Amino acid sequence: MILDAMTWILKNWNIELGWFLGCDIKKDDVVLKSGERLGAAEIGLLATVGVTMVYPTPAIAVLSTGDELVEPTTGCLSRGQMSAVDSSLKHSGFGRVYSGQWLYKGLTGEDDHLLVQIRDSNRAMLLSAAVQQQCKVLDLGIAPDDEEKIKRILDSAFSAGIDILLSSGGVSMGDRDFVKPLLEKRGKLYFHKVLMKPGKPLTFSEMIPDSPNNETAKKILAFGLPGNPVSCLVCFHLFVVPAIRYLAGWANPHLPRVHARLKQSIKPDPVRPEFHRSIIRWEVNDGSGSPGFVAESTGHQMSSRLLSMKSANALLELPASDRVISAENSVIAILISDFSSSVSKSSVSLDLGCATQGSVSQEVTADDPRGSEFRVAILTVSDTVASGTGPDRRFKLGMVEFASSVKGITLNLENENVGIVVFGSGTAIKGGDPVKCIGSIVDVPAGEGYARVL
Ligand SMILES: Nc1nc2c(c(=O)[nH]1)N[C@H]1C(S)=C(S)[C@@H](COP(=O)(O)OP(=O)(O)OC[C@H]3O[C@@H](n4cnc5c(N)ncnc54)[C@H](O)[C@@H]3O)O[C@H]1N2
Ligand code: MOO
Repeated sequence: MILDAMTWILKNWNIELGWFLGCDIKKDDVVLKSGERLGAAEIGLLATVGVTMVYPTPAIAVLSTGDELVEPTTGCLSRGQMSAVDSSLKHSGFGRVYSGQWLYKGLTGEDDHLLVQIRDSNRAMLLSAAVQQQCKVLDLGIAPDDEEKIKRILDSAFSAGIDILLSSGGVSMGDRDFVKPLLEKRGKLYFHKVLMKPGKPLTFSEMIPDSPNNETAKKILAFGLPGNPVSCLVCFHLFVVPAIRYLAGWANPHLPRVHARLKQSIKPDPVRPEFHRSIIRWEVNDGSGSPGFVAESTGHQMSSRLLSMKSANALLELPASDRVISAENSVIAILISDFSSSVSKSSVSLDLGCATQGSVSQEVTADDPRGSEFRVAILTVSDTVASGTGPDRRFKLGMVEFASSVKGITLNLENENVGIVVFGSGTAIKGGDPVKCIGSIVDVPAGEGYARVL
């Protein structure tokens, strides 16, 4: 009997295998388009079809500049005393404010200058932000305000084959701000000073390393980021992240934007468009009676106050204005990090049965095909899976339809996340798209072939 079965299997194996092979990916199927993001599933797909060459992630070098900077390991910091003469210098405009204190340097000679020390926070911050963007990093340490020394460090970075140079500090108008002149001398300066708050002195140039064959030398994107830690990180998100993504081959390198309602009123800057640090959450009622994002300010927005960046997952884009923007107004929020961890607790305590938007609960089952609309914050979409968070959590496992008519099936309904397997292309699916439960269950083909394979 067993022998009979084995004979049968061997005899039929080729036919069965032939039937099974090629059912996943047909000849000439496009499995991924250029510029699509690679997650684990996409890498698996590429391995399946034998593709091993993809865009490499950029290599980034990070340099902090400033005589006042010391390593974060420094225990005891020198804090200068302000004398009467210092005080008069302050008002003469020679000094610069260093986290609320005044530093005078190079006024009477090389030795008079170091009155205040500050731990270098920008370098650790930028290195970790670059790693989060999957970049290779090179730590260039701290450079003093000395043009020749900064130049030597930059040369060593260029010979290491970097794609992007990030420096912080030394880009405003002080007589010892050497970064901007160096970026200008060594390459093509595209801009210096941007009408934005924070980040006004941001400088960008394309640098060509000195080499015997300059024509073929790789160009380096150089960002002179402001020294103030908040300005530095805000500029990293708004300018450097899209550049990294562009170099890494992303089709759409820009940061996602959503609408969010203000939890409290905010006074914008009267002159510069402001990028106000905030924490946004998806709430069942965003204040309008419908689900949506709600934005809470991280408090005092001084550009040295790194605490205003802590936990921030969005930058509110506030146009310059003399008028206060009152609570509950809708503003644009630029997403700077994954916000699944800040989903409001009130939105996760909802019942998980399918219901129509609004107050009346209505079960949608396989027997009740009436569609109900839900809003999901779609965070990532690949050709195969959309993942969202903070949705109206009244889904049931089953088939859904996106606004673009593409269908999918809910994959997981965790407290803070929902995954949807997309049946078709995900390119038309946008963040915050309505998703409709279509009240049907999935048809799975079954028959002898399946039974045999199983
Ligand atoms: N005449 C002008 N002065 C200033 C302008 C301007 O447009 N014209 N812009 C102001 C603005 S806005 C900013 S922001 C600052 C930025 O100046 P720099 O980029 O040259 O930065 P520094 O002066 O070197 O440093 C500013 C501040 O940040 C501290 N800092 C610097 N590096 C670090 C670091 N790695 N870790 C922690 N803290 C750091 C530094 O000690 C200062 O307190 O310019 C205004 N002035
Ligand atoms: O741009 Mo500065 O960053 O306003 O402080």
